[in-house]
Amino acid sequence: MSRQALIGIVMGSDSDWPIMRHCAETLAQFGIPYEAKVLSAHRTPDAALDYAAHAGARGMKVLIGAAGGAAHLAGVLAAKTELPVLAVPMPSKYLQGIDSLLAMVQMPGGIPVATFAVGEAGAVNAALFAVAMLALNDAELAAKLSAFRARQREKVLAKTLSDLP
Ligand SMILES: Nc1c(C(=O)O)ncn1[C@@H]1O[C@H](COP(=O)(O)O)[C@@H](O)[C@H]1O
Repeated sequence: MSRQALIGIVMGSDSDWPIMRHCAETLAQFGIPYEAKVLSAHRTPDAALDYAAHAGARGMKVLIGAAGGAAHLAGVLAAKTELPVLAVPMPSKYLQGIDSLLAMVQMPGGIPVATFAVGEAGAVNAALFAVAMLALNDAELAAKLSAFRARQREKVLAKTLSDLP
């Protein structure tokens, strides 16, 4: 039996998956159970609202909303849940994700979403941020996060100290 998902990754379209799979892979790397769904504030509004309304009761701890263009999804999820909602703006075809970023970051006061960078770095960082939140109450996970940061530091230092070709 698979473990209860703690994180819900919600995408406006399956076309967001090539980027959001990096979010999923990062969570998997830390052994965090997650579920990934396509739901849209525009195309499936009732299902998106229903998902957010019941996520807490289902045992979820954090929702990660990813969308591009008129990226209302994360804000709409946040409107229906008190769980922390992280937002990842997808690069868009005509405006390179500036539209997605602004739609997510400019939430009205009272309904926060924490918005990350556009694209793959944002997808990975949203996962790492969720890990950091869960690690507040999980010493084993906190140790994994420290080990991850140490490995990253070592990798960069190895490049810093060696001459580039
Ligand atoms: N921004 C939203 C929402 C929403 O905010 O609810 N639903 C879909 N979309 C976005 O539309 C883009 C194009 O979608 P398609 O590739 O399916 O046409 C995607 O980046 C998706 O997140």
